[in-house]
This record gives sequence, C-alpha cells and structure tokens, in this order.
Amino acid sequence: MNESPAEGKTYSGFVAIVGKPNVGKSTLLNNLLGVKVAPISPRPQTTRKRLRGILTEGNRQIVFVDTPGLHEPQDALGEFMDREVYEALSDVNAVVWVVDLRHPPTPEDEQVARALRPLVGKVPILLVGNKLDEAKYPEEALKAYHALLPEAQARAISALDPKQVAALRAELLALLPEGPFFYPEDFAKSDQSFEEWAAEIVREEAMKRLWEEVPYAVAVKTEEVAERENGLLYVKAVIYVERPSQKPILIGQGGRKLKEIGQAARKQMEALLGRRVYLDLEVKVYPNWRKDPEALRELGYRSSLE
Ligand SMILES: Nc1nc2c(ncn2[C@@H]2O[C@H](COP(=O)(O)OP(=O)(O)OP(=O)(O)O)[C@@H](O)[C@H]2O)c(=O)[nH]1
Repeated sequence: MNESPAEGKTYSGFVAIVGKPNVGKSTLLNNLLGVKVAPISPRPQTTRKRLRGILTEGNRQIVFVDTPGLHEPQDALGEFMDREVYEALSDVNAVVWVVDLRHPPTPEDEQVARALRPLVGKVPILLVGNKLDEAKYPEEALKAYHALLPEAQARAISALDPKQVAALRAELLALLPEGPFFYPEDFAKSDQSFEEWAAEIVREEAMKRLWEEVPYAVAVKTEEVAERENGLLYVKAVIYVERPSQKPILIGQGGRKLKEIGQAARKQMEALLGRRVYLDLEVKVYPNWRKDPEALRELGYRSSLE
C-alpha cells in the first residue's frame, strides 16, 4: 500500500459499480474518471471482467471496481462473470447500483438487489437511476427500483451529463473513510495493461458491428506490441470466434467488416496515445471457448484469486 500524499490526512476506499447488463455502468465509470477505461457498446454484457478505475483528487482516492452485468449464466464465461461481481462486492466501502430509468425493474434487477442486501447497514448503497435523458417516467421508475432495496439512497442522473456525473463524483469522494492511498498519486487511471486495453477496444468495435449470437462468441487477445522505426506503434491482435461459420461474418464481404473494426479501434487507440498506430487484426477459430475453463484462462478471463 502506498502512503500518499506526503502530509496530512488521506481518505480512500473501494467503490463497486454494479447493475444488470447494459444499464450504463461502464459509461458512468469512464465519465467519473474522465477517461475511457471500460468498453461500451449497445450490446448487453460487453463488460466481462472486473476492472479497476482509479480516481485521485487532492487527498482523496477512490478505486472503482466496474463489474460485468449480473445475469443468469449460460456457460463457463457467464459463471466467471457472475463470480467477478460477487468477489467485487466482498470488500468495498460503497456501492453504486446502476439501473435503467427508461424501463421498470426486471427479475435481473431483483437479482442485483438480492446480491446487495447483505451489505445493507455495512456500507452506503447509492441507487443511481441512469438514462434520465431518455426516460419517459423517471420518478415512477426510480420509485419502483427503490422499492427493491429501500435502504439504498436513490437519485436519477444521466451518465452522459458531465454536471450530474460531477455531482455524483463529489458525493462519492465525500463518503470515503480515512486511510492511505492504494495506488501512487500519479498512477494511471486504470489497472489494465495496454495489451488488455487494446484487446477490449477491438472487442468493443467488433461487438458493435455484429448481431445475434456472434458478438458473444468474440474474444480478443493482443499478441504483440512493438515500436516501429517510423514512429508507428505496431499492435497485433487476434479476434477469436467459436465456430468456422462465424469467421466469414466477422471478416465481411471482401474483408470490409474487419477493416471497419480495425479502423475504428485504431482511431480510439491513436486518440488515447496521441500517436500513430498500425493495427494488425487476424480472425481465428477457437472452438467453443466460452464453455472451456482452460480457454477462458488463455484468453485472459482469469480470476484475480488464481
Ligand atoms: N441515453 C443514454 N444512454 C446511455 C446512458 N448511459 C449509457 N448509455 C448507453 O447505454 C449503452 C450501454 O452502456 P454501457 O456503459 O456499455 O453499459 P454497461 O452497464 O457497462 O453494460 P454491460 O457491459 O453489459 O454490463 C451504451 O449504448 C451507452 O451509450 C445515459 O445516461 N443516457
């Protein structure tokens, strides 16, 4: 653990961001931090792994833990994702429970509320009704969610509104108990390696462009990152699919889809790094990787307990 800053008291803690798939958890995390650390797509269950985002402001530090959307697992990947949520909840100072105000609660929201119940009275639980900008009956919806866990403190926001996100950020910073920083003040905003981040960006761009079952069959692994003489950063990533029939869907006619995915991911990388990137993508088949615990580990879905 790192004691910091040099003088005076410090306040620090872990804040878990939980909720069912697609409610805006990753969007909220990225906007709380002011940088993009988590992948976002209109597809539910884009987030697969727990991810830490680190926010340091003055003498206060929050380590956010973004979690996959809690859902009924269909396979080994799904079980891994739910386990990630329960582990994230085991040792936190506050919980942000995100719900979608455009719709009333579903059984999945009830499942999240049940998972949070043991924390009542132990740590603050902030119920964040998100997507206020597009909600027709936000007050009624928030009330219905609040009824699932009346002990939570409820508020409505849009994760896309910088002012509302800043207010939530200030509220969370104020909740922190006194304690030393977990990361040095100048630590990057996420604990992901560049290789992991690059793979997540490619997966995000692929998921946005695929339909039905195919987005969920995609896994991405960064195989190489190398400096090139002309100032280019060379990044080689492999996109894995589960069946040979999925490969042409990803590549598209005349390679068009893969090119689109590559261009969009490269742009995101260049924007973050402020330099030119050569992104080399390849598509391979890894039969039924989602059902195979060994394959999950190989593709980076490793529990932090291992
Ligand atoms: N209109 C509106 N859309 C939002 C808001 N917040 C997030 N979204 C959109 O909701 C979709 C899902 O957002 P994510 O941040 O990926 O959601 P998530 O909860 O992390 O999803 P999982 O990875 O499935 O757990 C994306 O298309 C976002 O752009 C909001 O406040 N208003």
